[in-house]
Amino acid sequence: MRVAVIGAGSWATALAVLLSRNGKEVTMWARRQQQIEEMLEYRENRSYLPGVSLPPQLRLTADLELALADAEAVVLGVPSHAVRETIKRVAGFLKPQQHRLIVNTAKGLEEGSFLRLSQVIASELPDVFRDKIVVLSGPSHAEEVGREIPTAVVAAAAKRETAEAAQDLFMSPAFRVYTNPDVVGVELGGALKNIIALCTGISDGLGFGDNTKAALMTRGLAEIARLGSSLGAQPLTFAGLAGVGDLIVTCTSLHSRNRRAGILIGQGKKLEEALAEIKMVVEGVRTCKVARSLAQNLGVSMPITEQAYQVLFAGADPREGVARLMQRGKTHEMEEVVLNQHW
Ligand SMILES: NC(=O)C1=CN([C@@H]2O[C@H](COP(=O)(O)OP(=O)(O)OC[C@H]3O[C@@H](n4cnc5c(N)ncnc54)[C@H](OP(=O)(O)O)[C@@H]3O)[C@@H](O)[C@H]2O)C=CC1
Ligand SMILES: O=C(CO)COP(=O)(O)O
Repeated sequence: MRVAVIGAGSWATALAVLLSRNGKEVTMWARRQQQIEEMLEYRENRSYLPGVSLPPQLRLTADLELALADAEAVVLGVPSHAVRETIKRVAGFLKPQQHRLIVNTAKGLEEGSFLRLSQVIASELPDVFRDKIVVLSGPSHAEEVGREIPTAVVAAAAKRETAEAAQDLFMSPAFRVYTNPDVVGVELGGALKNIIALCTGISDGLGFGDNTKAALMTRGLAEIARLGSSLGAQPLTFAGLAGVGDLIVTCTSLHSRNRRAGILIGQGKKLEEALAEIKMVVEGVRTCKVARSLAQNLGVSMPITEQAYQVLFAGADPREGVARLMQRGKTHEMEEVVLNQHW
């Protein structure tokens, strides 16, 4: 299968390298010609994925039409805020008979519309492409995928054959792909865990310990599942790779851009300073704002997300945020379950 990978950041590059090693004919598109020239010169994406060689057969271009001209699968690897403008441009070159798979790999929610990214993509494409949209998510840092470190992820699509086509495309000895019909859950798990990763980073930056991290991850998963279920996700999905799996990797890895940004904030840096230092996209920041509004609109309790919002956008002291979480009104761990039982 011929593949166009749209975007040339760390994740797009790792996936282009993976697909290329899988024997696919891959063309990777970057929006800047200068970046293409750098990658052609060094056969490496030094800005976003240093130390990973680009296979000689991987084609590189800044010409979007050329990238899509003979592709059958399109893999979108741009950040969430760029998904709508990018798919709009891509749409102009798509042909229903030729382009059989549209894979989104970004993790986030659209500001303003509250849409999941597969919904954003669907809204910009003719109906004939609806069944071809797949979401690839799960615990998968580009730095490790680029080095063929064993990784397992999920491909979710409304139609089983579509998810299986993505599974066939990406599967390799070091990259195991499971299918899942729960597009809502897989997408929300991937987007919302970034907020919690920022929080565990803040906790580490403040000098708190493993107990704090475990508490944030567990209670974070509870609020992810609460919002997710209210939006139609299957609760079990949050126990899978796109839920707890991705939460674990992002909250504990030093590869995580979200966790690293959180550490800097916990150490006293302002949000803008932390983002400037990380250089790559820190999706949890935008997602925090969107998720907080969404939760408020739906009447869903997300106390960790609320405190993250206060720290990131309202100038709250991170230490006070932790204190407010610790001293909230008393509650039960499984409130949804207990409310429906005599106990
Ligand atoms: N990195 C990872 O390990 C993983 C990331 N993801 C997800 O993948 C998505 C991309 O993340 P990641 O690769 O880390 O990001 P990076 O910060 O590494 O790269 C961002 C890339 O997107 C490009 N870009 C930025 N804005 C636009 C735009 N408006 N139009 C087109 N291209 C644009 C940048 O180009 P330029 O250099 O010109 O600014 C750059 O090539 C995120 O949603 C992330 O959550 C998912 C799994 C793993
Ligand atoms: O989603 C990811 C790993 O699965 C990447 O997380 P970061 O953006 O925090 O690096």
